[in-house]
Amino acid sequence: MLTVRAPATSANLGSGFDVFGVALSGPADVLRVEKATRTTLTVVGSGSQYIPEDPKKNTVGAVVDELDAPARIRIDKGVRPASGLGSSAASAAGAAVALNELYDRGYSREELVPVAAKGEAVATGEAHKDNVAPSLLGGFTIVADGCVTTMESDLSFVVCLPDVVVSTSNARKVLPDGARLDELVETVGNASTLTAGIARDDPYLVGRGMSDPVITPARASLIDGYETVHNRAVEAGAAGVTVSGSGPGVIAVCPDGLQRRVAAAMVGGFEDCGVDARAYQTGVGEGAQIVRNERNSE
Ligand SMILES: Nc1ncnc2c1ncn2[C@@H]1O[C@H](COP(=O)(O)OP(=O)(O)O)[C@@H](O)[C@H]1O
Ligand SMILES: N[C@@H](CCOP(=O)(O)O)C(=O)O
Repeated sequence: MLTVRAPATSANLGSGFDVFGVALSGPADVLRVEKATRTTLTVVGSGSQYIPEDPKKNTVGAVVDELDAPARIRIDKGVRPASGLGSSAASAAGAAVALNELYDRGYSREELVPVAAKGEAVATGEAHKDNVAPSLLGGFTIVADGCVTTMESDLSFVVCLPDVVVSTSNARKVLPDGARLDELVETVGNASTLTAGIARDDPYLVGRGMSDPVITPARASLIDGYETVHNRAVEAGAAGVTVSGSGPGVIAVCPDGLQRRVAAAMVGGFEDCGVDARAYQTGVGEGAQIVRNERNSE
């Protein structure tokens, strides 16, 4: 039996739609996995009542198929589904790491990215890799043209999660079909600024790059209170604020010492709009880890 902790992630960061992602130090899914002749799933924890235990409908089932590795799997959800925190990806990444180890498949973490992305296709219909890459590799990741680049970072974030649900598949349907040239120029500029900020561990540069004129405005309209929460976070000292993944989570990058104030301001902003919310004071974290290995006692 293996126990794996796979972290939540925040994709896009405004200017990096389907490209940027960051592993968060918390929350996380915890998976207990053991070999079996046929695959069975149990799901407990945050939002587990909305997650199918049928392997064909769960992201981990696709990973089992990809690795030809049947198993008995118990998922303890720390990452609520439909949160914008890579919930479906965390389970897929955790399963990929556990099954690769249990069945001695020998894949590197980079090679597991497309494997875990098959799980994302189960959840959203599209095998986007910007959540599974950081959940597997940790740090800040750039997925472009089939290649994954990783950068370490020490930045601090607050992620505020309202008590509403936005599914990634619905949030992809509201996106426009195309963008104008000036929007493209603005997005490339912001994405470049953000990447430079990550390289320098500079929250102000990252914050300046954390917006885009096409994707974020379309998604923000699905989140009641977004404008208020955005403004409150900035007033409290956040260096940048945007929709986390496809929402409804909202992520703020924070200069040192301001996390608590920003978290309170964001929760208060949602509450003033009649929406319950909780905040995670978090930072850039590591990729999925095997936290317990009982293979030798099998
Ligand atoms: N292991 C899993 N963990 C979370 N969600 C899952 C899992 N397997 C299937 N799903 C489905 O995926 C959807 C949630 O995925 P998604 O909308 O991408 O949420 P998030 O933005 O938090 O990743 C839900 O419909 C959920 O039932
Ligand atoms: N690039 C994807 C990311 C979805 O992230 P999630 O955490 O909401 O699953 C998108 O923006 O659709």
